[in-house]
Amino acid sequence: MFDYNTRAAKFKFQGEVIVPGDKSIAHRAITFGALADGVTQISNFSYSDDLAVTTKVFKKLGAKIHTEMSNNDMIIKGVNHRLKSLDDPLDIENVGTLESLLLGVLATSNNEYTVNGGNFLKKRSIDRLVVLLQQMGSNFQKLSNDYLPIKMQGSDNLQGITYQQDISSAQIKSGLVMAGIYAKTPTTIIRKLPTRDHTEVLANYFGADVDAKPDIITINPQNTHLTGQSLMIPGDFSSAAPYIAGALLSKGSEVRLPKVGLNSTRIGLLNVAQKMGANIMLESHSINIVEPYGDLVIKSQKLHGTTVTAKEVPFIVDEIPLIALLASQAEGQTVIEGIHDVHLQLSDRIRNMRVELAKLGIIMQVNDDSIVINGGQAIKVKDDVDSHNDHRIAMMLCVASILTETSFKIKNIESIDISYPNFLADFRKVLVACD
Ligand SMILES: O=C(O)C1=C[C@@H](OP(=O)(O)O)[C@@H](O)[C@H](O)C1
Ligand SMILES: C=C(OP(=O)(O)O)C(=O)O
Repeated sequence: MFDYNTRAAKFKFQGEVIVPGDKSIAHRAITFGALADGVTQISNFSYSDDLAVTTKVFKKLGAKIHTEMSNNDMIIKGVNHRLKSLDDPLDIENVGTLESLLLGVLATSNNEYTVNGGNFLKKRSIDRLVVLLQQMGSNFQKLSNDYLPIKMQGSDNLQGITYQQDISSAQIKSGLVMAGIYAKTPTTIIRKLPTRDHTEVLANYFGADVDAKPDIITINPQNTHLTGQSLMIPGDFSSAAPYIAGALLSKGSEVRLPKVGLNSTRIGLLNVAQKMGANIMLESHSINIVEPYGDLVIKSQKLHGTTVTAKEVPFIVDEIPLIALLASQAEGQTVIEGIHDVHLQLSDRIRNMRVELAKLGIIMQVNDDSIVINGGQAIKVKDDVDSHNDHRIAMMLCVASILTETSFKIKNIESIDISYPNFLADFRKVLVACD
């Protein structure tokens, strides 16, 4: 266990941070690169614990993957959809995004696979996606009710389905898109709400035909042949988010975040901050063929409470702990509506956020479909806190630590390595003690 002892002073942010490449896009880039025909070159690929697992899994399935650590380049020689057959189970540890992408991919192969996971994923039902893949013609043998491990035999003769989304999850949608790309007939997804669209964007970039409209997605598999591509991964907005929240909250801050991904399905935190009265500067904005990015400049500002609607929730799903912290320091009340689906997917995160913030004197009301947070709650440290091995909670607690002069420990802080192994070094680099 590594404990992060916060220093007994208030801090502000000053300077520039180059955040790691986007984890969510990188999972997809590896998946498409591994499946495609030919060579894929990925630049600005940042290793993290989760991406190491995805790389390991697709290497086992036959892709040749080489990473140039010195310059963050990854080169993949894809298998052209001829996945290697395996005797051993594939261990996806606790990588939720990989779970959905992989089940979708394996569903399209005639080989038999066993997929196992870590303690967290073994407690999260996979039934929603499994049922859809079964309807398409894939066979699953559950070894433990609705949970991992699972034994499956896919098929190269899957039939497309129509899926009316009952839950707004990018991961379930992505699993279905992967299977739909290699099915024999089109698949249609009737959306509940739009969610992050990296799978659709990259699918088309690699040569698939995925028509994504606001209400409906159609995957047309006819004549699909995925071929290797070159792409640059922008900075991870979710890794930039702790600096955005921290700089907004700590007086006298100004932080610059170059080349951060600005895909509109990811940047809900910026919209929420703007609704709370913040003015965030965008210094340049580029589209790198695949995904947009730009340089953000954040200064500390006075915030007021707001209402976050259900429609906005899929675009803030990983930033809810930071938004709760922002809301607790704003003037007036904030309500986050429509969190029912987040509860189903990330129930532990919401509960743990509430429990750990309470140890810092911040109280919120978590209902089945909403969170209510009163503003103006000064941090009063009552106990050490715990990340519960959730990297997003750990980073949010680091931000909270700079708002108080009382030191506290964050247990299980090493979970930050799941997405951003260099976070503590980067974070300390831009912290300046207040006078
Ligand atoms: O597709 C993705 O890359 C992700 C989707 C979201 O999960 P849900 O699809 O469960 O909302 C998010 O919480 C997760 O961090 C990454
Ligand atoms: C929940 C997350 O990822 P995953 O679902 O891939 O584990 C996350 O990155 O916050």
